[in-house]
Amino acid sequence: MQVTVQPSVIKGNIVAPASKSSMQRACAAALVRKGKSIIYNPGISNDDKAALQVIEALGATVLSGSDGSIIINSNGVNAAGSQVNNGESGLGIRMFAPIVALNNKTMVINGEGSLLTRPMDFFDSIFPQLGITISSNNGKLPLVVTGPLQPRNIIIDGSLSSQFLTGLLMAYAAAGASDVSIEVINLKSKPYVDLTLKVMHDFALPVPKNNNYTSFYFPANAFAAENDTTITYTVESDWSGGAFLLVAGAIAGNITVKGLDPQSTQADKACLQALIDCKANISIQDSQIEIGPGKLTAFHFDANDCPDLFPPLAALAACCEGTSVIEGVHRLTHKESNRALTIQDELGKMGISVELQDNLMLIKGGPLKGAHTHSRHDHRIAMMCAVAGLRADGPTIIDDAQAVGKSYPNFFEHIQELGAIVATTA
Ligand SMILES: O=C(O)C1=C[C@@H](OP(=O)(O)O)[C@@H](O)[C@H](O)C1
Ligand SMILES: C=C(OP(=O)(O)O)C(=O)O
Repeated sequence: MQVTVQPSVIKGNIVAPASKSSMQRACAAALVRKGKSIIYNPGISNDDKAALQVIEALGATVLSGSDGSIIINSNGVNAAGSQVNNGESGLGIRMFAPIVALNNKTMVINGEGSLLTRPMDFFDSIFPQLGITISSNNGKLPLVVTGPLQPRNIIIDGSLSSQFLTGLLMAYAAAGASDVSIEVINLKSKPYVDLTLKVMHDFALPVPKNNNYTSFYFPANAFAAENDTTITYTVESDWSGGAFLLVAGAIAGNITVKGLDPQSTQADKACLQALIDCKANISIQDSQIEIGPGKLTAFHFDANDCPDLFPPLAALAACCEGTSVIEGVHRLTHKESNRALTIQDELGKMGISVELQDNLMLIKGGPLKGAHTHSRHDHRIAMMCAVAGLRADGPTIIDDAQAVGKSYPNFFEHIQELGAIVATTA
């Protein structure tokens, strides 16, 4: 799909989409607890759909409620077949692999697209320590695993991704971890672990004690209470997708974004600080954020723990006077694209200088040119080009724009509802 975004002034109200981080975790938690869970505001992204398919493959039943909710019944992990496919979701594979390994039969765990080239060698070193037999494709997918996972004291490296820890925490809880701890060295993306612990709490799973993100201790006999209570959970609105809407408001109009919870544990809530620092005109309320352009000036932002903010904040920086600095470039190498390079290339086509200095990205604000860009098969790069295109001097073409489906399938419709001039061709 090719999308053309014309320079536009936007206005009006929009509700942020459901968070795939919240939805996928809810699916995993609903699978590993025994009983009925009702999920409100369910996500519809490709990653969310993949998570629903995975939990069905692992024995849960998924029904649609008449009120738009999803009803999940589960008796714990009990795979009917021998394969699961996580689509293109990094969180999906890394969270579900240890959960799949709760089974004692041999399972093939696979994925698609960019996920096939993302590193999974973590499992090669950690799974054998937990009694799981594993073979991978030289540290990549597919994985072939035979469980069952036995929770043991382990030490893991958290510097590549928090997602491996998220999976282990869920799986340990499901396996009845007792007097056991997971020690973590150099954990990155810490707030994502807070979200994991919150979802575990909301689904009445045993929650380990977090010792300053260096160890997670499951006390003795902290089994999940087995009872007939139905859990209800409302998927949070997405600060990661919402950040693109907020930046669009800051550079191209006055809009109100609804649904984003300022108390959320989501990492990407931190975009508010960058928007305040660059002097966007912003009013943060409990249930909505009003935002419009100010005299935008360069900002300095640490994205080490919230790497998904690089693309929206790079578009923001392009519209600020001066050179903005975003820290955390090393966190970008293994996303859907090598995002430091794809941000540099695609904003470069639009006339913006993006310099990479070790862990720093320096973005020099300046006039944005309409250009022929490409998503690089990365949802956040497609959204970055579209948002930057609102302020360009001519049309911005985005090839492979359907990539947005990974996290925010309605993105182009939403900016159109706000008045952006958007044309789509198949
Ligand atoms: O747990 C999650 O929901 C996610 C964690 C982050 O990954 P890392 O922990 O690899 O930084 C983030 O980039 C990803 O989009 C979603
Ligand atoms: C990197 C991302 O997701 P994941 O790692 O779950 O594929 C993302 O959404 O930008």
